[in-house]
Amino acid sequence: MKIVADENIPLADVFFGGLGEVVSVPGRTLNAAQVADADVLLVRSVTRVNRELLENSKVRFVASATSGIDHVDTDWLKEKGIGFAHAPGCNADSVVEYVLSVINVLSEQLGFSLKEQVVGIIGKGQVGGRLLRRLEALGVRCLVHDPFAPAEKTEQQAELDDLLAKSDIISLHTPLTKHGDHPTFHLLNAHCIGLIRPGSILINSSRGPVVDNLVLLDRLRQGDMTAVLDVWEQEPDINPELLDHVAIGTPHIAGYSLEAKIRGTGMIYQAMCRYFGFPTRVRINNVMPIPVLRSMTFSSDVQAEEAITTALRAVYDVRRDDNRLRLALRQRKEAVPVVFDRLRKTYPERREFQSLKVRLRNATPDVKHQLEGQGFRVVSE
Ligand SMILES: NC(=O)C1=CN([C@@H]2O[C@H](COP(=O)(O)OP(=O)(O)OC[C@H]3O[C@@H](n4cnc5c(N)ncnc54)[C@H](O)[C@@H]3O)[C@@H](O)[C@H]2O)C=CC1
Ligand SMILES: O=C(O)C(=O)[C@H](O)COP(=O)(O)O
Repeated sequence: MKIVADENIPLADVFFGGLGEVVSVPGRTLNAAQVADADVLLVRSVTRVNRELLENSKVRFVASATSGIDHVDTDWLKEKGIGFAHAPGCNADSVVEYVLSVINVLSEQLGFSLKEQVVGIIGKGQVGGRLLRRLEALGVRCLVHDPFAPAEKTEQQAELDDLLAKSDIISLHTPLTKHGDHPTFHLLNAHCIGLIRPGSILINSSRGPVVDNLVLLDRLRQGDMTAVLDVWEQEPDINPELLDHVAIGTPHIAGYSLEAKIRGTGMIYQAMCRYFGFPTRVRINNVMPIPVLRSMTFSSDVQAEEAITTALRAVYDVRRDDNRLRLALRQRKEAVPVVFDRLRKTYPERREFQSLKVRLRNATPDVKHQLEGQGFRVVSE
């Protein structure tokens, strides 16, 4: 069996090597000739999977090691009887921790207390739902807008216009869709961006085109709101002027924790085994590398907020990713798309909060409870 795989799928050989010959290719430029004699195609978000790519191939199964599937023409695959799988939720914790790091950094830079903010979550799926739980564990008031998955508590549920007008922090977690009852392409258009209150923060880690980037840039030029972008229109050729106007800008890496990427590979491996009726021999937990930072100890007088900030920043600080992007673009040695894709390809190892064991010496049960609410593994000593 010939398996053509995006070269940025980590551990592709480890998972798929026992199932066939794995051929690695750059996903962004993958073309029909490269998949013509493949049986299986494994992609990430940068490969457009459609009739043009596959109509003359013998591919029987396609999998994307991602949560989003806007790059895949699933209707066409279905029509042709080609199997398809993706990895829902593989990187949800990674994106949540990106957003928590953003909020943590901005609360210090802009001088606000998170407990006094209203956070509006648009899209309550794997990412939005988990973000909601972590924020609630911190005692933060949240509003939720999702026409397909209404909030469990009525006081959280909000129409889009209301949420935009009432939230101090707005975080987008919808897929990119162009059809259906509630399409999200330019969901945040001129009307919606106009509803965001002066002083509010908009975070987009969903897909670039969910926000009309030119309208956003116009609003940011007025200097009365803050935006954070991980995803951009026209990736990888992002607008440098927009980067200059956002407080934090990163190259679509919110979901790039090592756990998330390996989970993504493992999930599509399991799906392929199910599809072809193969036994699964490789286990995700058995191939997950041990983190460099394994534990951290706090003494008895530590307060919950201080412990969470310290642990969170030790595991992930979004400013490192923002710096890498700005520095690389400022050097002007490579074109914008080359920089954007290089930073993604060479992304340094980043771990999730659950990789850190937090040791607490005589700390109160509240500190333990709050750290656990943010996903850290806590041991009381
Ligand atoms: N920046 C990054 O690295 C990553 C980005 N993503 C993006 O985030 C998106 C969300 O990820 P998940 O939570 O894992 O997906 P999901 O499919 O679990 O959740 C998406 C939610 O959005 C809701 N939704 C759909 N249309 C909506 C609309 N018009 N208004 C409000 N809500 C709407 C759905 O009902 C669903 O509950 C993905 O589709 C992907 O595009 C996902 C992972 C990593
Ligand atoms: O899972 C998704 O959806 C994402 O946005 C991925 O994190 C994107 O990563 P790549 O597939 O572009 O490497």
